[in-house]
Amino acid sequence: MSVASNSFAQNVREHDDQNVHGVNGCGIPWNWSRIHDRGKSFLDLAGRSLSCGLSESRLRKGASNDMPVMSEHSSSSTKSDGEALPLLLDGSGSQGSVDRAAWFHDYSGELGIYADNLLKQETDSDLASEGRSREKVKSRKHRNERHQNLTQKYMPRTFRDLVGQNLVVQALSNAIVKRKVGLLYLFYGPHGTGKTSCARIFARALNCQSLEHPKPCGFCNSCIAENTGKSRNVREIGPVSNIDFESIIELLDNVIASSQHQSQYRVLIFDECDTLSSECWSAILKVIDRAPRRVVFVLVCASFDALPHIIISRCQKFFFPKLKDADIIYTLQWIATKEDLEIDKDALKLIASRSDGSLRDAEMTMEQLSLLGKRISLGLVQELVGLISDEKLVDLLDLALSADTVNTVKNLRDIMESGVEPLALMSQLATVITDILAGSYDFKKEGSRRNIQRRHGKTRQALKTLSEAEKQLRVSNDRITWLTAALLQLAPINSTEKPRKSNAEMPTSQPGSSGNAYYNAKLKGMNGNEHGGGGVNSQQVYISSNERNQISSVQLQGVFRKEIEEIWLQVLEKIPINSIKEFMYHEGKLISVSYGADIVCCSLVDLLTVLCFSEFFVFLSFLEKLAYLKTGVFAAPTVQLLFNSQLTKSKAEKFRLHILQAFESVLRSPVTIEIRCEPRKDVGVGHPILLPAAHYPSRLDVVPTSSSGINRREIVEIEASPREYKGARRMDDSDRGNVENAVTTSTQKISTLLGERNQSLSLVKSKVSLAHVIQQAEGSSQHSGWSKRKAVSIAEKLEQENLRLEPRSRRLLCWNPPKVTRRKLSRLKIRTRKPQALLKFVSCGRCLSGRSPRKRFFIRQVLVIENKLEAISIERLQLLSLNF
Ligand SMILES: Nc1ncnc2c1ncn2[C@@H]1O[C@H](COP(=O)(O)OP(=O)(O)OP(=O)(O)O)[C@@H](O)[C@H]1O
Ligand SMILES: [Zn+2]
Repeated sequence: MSVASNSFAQNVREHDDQNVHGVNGCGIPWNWSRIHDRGKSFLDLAGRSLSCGLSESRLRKGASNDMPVMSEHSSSSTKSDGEALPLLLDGSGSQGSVDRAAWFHDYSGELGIYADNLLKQETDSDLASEGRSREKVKSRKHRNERHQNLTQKYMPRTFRDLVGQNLVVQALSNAIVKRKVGLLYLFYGPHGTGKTSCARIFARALNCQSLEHPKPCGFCNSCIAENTGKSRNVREIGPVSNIDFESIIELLDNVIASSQHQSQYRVLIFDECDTLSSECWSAILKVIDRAPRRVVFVLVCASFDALPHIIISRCQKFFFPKLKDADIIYTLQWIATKEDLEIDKDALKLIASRSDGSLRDAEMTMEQLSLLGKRISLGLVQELVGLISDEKLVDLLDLALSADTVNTVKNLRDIMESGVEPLALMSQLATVITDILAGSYDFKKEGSRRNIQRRHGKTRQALKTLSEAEKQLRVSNDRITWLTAALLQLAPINSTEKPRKSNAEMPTSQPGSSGNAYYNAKLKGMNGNEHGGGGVNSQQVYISSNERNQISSVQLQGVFRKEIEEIWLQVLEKIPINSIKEFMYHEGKLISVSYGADIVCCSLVDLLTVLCFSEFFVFLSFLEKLAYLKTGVFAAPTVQLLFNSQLTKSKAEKFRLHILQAFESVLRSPVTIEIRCEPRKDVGVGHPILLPAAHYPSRLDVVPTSSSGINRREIVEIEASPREYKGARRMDDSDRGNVENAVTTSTQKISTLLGERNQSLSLVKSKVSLAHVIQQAEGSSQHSGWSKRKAVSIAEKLEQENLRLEPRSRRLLCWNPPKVTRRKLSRLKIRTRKPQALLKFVSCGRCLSGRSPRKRFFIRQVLVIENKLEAISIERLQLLSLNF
């Protein structure tokens, strides 16, 4: 353990052992008894208990607001004996002034209680005698009614006791030695760093009669008088914001009058001086100029922002920084030894790190812990401060890093249920990872079952992920979701899944490869692979351009296969007729469950996992927005069933109703079923896998904006050469017999155009959102900046891919128009200069009749798309696109 930086403090802590338990009553305060009475009642009323971990000053502040100081105090003060009256005011001899002066008494925190106790025991000069035995102190302690907490017991009494404030100590000690004492001092800085204690020590040092240094000595008459509360030289004004102008004037006048011919210093300590009213400040300002040489004002506050500049500029300002962890640890260890407590080093470290540089907070935590027994372990501290044990932490990290989604989520849920704060957990995780990275984590203590050690190399990325997530966590209302998301993202990319250098490489930001569609395709690839290829080249499933955007196949398989298979089994269970059940079991396969969009997922958490490979956090904020808008993106799942022949597929069509019901009962929501035939085996080889055209629109709908600047929620306008399109059409024509494949092939074509062409042939001219196209198609009069021609051109591109935007119902249609319709369309296109022409053009998709099987297929496709699109209305889309 590192050693406290204050060598003074170290020496003295050892040397002052006696002092602590008090031969000469070091620590016996120099406040007046009435102040202590007041302090006591404050404490009682404020309910401050020993088990309270809050810093005293915070409590003090709270209490001061609630409690009118004067009435309470003046009654007690009149009852107090003369000796207990504030000595500064005694001089005035006026009862009125005494009463008024009562305003200024503070309850002086630790000091107050301690002094109160001592005075109750009729403390006498005996206190100063060096021969006081420990036993005597102990027996006196037993008689005490009020327990003295650690901050009171171990409050600093000399400059040497002050921990970690060396500069201040040095400057103040020198001021005394060199007799260069100023009039106004300002002690400011974070709570619990020793400001008030230092002010008191300084006050005593000013009057210490010892000829030797350091002062205060604690032994001279003056020191003893201060310690026993018999001195009248030091006045402490607590955090009372309602002191009136007259009272403060009177107090100040008294101080000045009584110190005119005094050889001793009169010290006024204004604790929490930022609570003083402006009136008081002007009163102080008035007396400052005429204050005698031996009057010293010490202003104590956390920050001097609220103080009048005119005062600040006249002060010697001393900043009290937060204490270093090492100093806190040292002091705690010292106290533990004194208190016979056995405390783990790690526990000390944790207490220190949780105290945020406040020794008072650290001591209070220790006080609480000491009530739980003599042995203080790390686990005990963790429990007390609402953290999880290292063991649980490493377990969780291990699961997250091993991509065990289900158990990660379960584990996290358990932890959250135990009341741990997501932010605290996040920071604990970060600490563990940092320790692992720094090589300072002791794996041995966690046992040999840990895999985390082996994942050492992957923790760096994890730390980065966590730090990114932390930013989100701080501003999010749904911290648990973010934390879950972050944890699921920790799973490292398996080295075996490193991107292959392939011309099929497909960055997620690439147009047409929008994340979820790509993912969906990947999933299909995997499923297909599992069943003997399924016509998909599985190698390309895992190809991505950058590591962060990669998908771990292990992760995918872990998440989806399991979940999808589970769903499938449950659905089969729900099918009431055994023969159908068997048929489905043998011939069918559930390949995906999509929620609104083409995102294959079974729960929100899985959805998050799906997207973790790209712009994950963007997507999360998107989700948050959706939740905020109460949109139903996940409301209507679409399930895809795959059959390996047309025959089995059409047979399954007959059982559609049963299957649908089974799905609906398992997924507990209306479901759209797509029954598909396994795609041809040659399709897709050598190309990135994309969805059939039917999936194109919804893919465009919901994928969030990419951080790379390309908005993947947009329709991409393709500026293809006529030759390429011709090729595409030809291919469609040749595939006419197999409509489904034609759609697939056509999409392949598009994907080729979008993804495979090299950059010189870049086909992306501009991008436009779906909402935008529809807006255009509607011929919105208020719209400006986008020509009808362009809308037509985009609609045309869509047409080439069998897609139609249907503006009225705001649906996207997918169909393959007969030649007649196509001719009609081209005529309409020529007339698009007329405002409504495009609208008609786009709407004409509806004029398809459903008689021919081919048209029926398209209508079915249309229905599928409609179902998907219904999940997000265009208005919402527009809203969302505005929000992004
Ligand atoms: N620098 C320090 N050295 C030794 N003890 C300290 C120090 N700072 C705080 N303490 C412990 O905390 C208790 C409270 O300290 P003190 O009231 O002086 O802090 P403060 O900075 O004035 O806090 P606040 O601003 O909340 O009043 C002390 O009694 C002591 O036990
Ligand atoms: Zn002294």
